[in-house]
Amino acid sequence: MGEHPKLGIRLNRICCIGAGYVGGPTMATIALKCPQLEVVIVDMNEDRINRWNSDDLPIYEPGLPEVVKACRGKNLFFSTDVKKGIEESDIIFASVNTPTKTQGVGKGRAADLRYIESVGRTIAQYANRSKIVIEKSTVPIKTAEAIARVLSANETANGGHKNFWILSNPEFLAEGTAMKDLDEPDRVLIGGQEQDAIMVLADIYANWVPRDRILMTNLWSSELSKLVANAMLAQRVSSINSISRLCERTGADVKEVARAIGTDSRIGPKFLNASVGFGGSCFQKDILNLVYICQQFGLDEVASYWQQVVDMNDHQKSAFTGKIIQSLFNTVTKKKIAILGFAFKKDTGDVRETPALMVCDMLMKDGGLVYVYDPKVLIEDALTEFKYHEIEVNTDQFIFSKSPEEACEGAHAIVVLTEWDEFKTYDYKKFYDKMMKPAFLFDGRNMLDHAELEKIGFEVHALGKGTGSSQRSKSPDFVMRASSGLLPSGGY
Ligand SMILES: NC(=O)c1ccc[n+]([C@@H]2O[C@H](COP(=O)([O-])OP(=O)(O)OC[C@H]3O[C@@H](n4cnc5c(N)ncnc54)[C@H](O)[C@@H]3O)[C@@H](O)[C@H]2O)c1
Ligand SMILES: O=c1ccn([C@@H]2O[C@H](COP(=O)(O)OP(=O)(O)O[C@H]3O[C@H](CO)[C@@H](O)[C@H](O)[C@H]3O)[C@@H](O)[C@H]2O)c(=O)[nH]1
Repeated sequence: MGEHPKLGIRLNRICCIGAGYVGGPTMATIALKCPQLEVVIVDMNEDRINRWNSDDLPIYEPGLPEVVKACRGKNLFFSTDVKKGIEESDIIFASVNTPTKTQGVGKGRAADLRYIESVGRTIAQYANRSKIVIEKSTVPIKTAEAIARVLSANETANGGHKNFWILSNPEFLAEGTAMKDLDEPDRVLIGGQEQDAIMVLADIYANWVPRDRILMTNLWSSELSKLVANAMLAQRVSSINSISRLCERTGADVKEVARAIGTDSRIGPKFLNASVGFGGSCFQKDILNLVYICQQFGLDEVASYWQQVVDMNDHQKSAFTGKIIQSLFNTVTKKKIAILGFAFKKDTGDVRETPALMVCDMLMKDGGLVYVYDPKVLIEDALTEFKYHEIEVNTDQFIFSKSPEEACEGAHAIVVLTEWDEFKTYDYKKFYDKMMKPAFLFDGRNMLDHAELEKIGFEVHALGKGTGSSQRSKSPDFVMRASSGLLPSGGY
């Protein structure tokens, strides 16, 4: 594999700028599937790179350590030397963060493009030959044009004749299932203007992805499709969450409603699990970005349509917490509350935009003593997330427990906020015996056996159904058993 006959770029090495949740797993997968390629991941964060080069990887993702171990030092390298990475590779991925702007024009909605722009400027500075530059980050539509301008303006100013082909290749992996999603993607999307450059990237993916799953579009369709995919997924969660509120008032059970509508093949069963609210670094950020773009084009009705998805999510989080406070006799002051799960979903230690943040904040503002147990989240990361949201935390009120037993002992209530599988295996009778009475359990993921918990003595509040066996919809047991295969168990 030498140079591309037409583009004149070297095909044997790729570089990825940004060693985060996307850059790390994505490039590790490429290294595994393409042993003929050398893959270098560079990042300006030295601590992160050191951890990628150690046994203590900077992110928790099932299956990732095995792949890193198999490739690192052979055809997968992690480095802080961004300059060398750019000089030695002609195929460069940009997988840097694109958070919501926290100040200035578009604050709270627009994407902060400072990191992606800095990647463009750094490539302009160090590029010694023509390069393909691939947007892996999620970006607003037309970002490729901005990167192209930065690169070409600098090239012209320096009197050079190098070419830069910009491609959009958004990533659709979900955290917790990233390695599987990368191994067997529903599709790979490549947007570009130059067929030869598109084919260079398509040929890399074709090492393991069937060609008919590699979709090619123009640049703008590709950039926009990423925002729209997330907006549509989040919309489903907000839709079912809105219905969970109605179920609570009417005696319908949201799980039964989800099953009933999900069997319609036009609707489908996935992403219909009512929850305390969606979290994660992407959904809210990308919808707000879509809202901002629509507003910029004067599409105010379209913007407010999508804004509702985020508003409903905020409502769900605060209504859930309001119910906890109300049930505990309208105050949680000085009451110990056990929080099971702080991550935004299971199988990740990521807490960015986790719904647990608002729930814990509201409980603490009401005077509650929050004891968190999460199998993977570190208290430092939780505190950083509070700080990012400018929420002050009194560490006498926010305590991380080493075990679920420690969190639950003496608590007035257990609140389940993440759907970790191990939460299903606990001996809740043991927890109950050591809790204050009445002992409450609020299941923000609808994942536990509520009838069993009620038998133990808990007052159970689930999402989207009445409280207590007497008020709950009377679904005959055989109906539940007969149809239990219709919704996917475990993940979404
Ligand atoms: N997290 C996900 O599940 C996911 C999935 C799909 C898409 N995305 C998108 O992918 C992008 C990256 O997300 P992430 O979660 O991996 O972010 P991240 O914050 O985990 O990682 C980004 C990394 O880029 C580095 N970086 C920033 N600017 C740099 C520069 N100029 N030079 C070198 N390194 C630089 C940062 O130090 C950081 O380590 C975002 O646009 C996000 O929306 C994320
Ligand atoms: O039925 C559901 C499904 C999801 N969620 C919640 O929604 C959030 C997002 O979940 P998920 O989409 O599984 O995880 P992410 O890692 O945020 O992945 C989303 O965001 C990524 C970043 O853009 C995209 O690449 C993925 O395709 C997209 O699924 C989490 O808080 C989930 O608990 C629910 O409450 N109910």
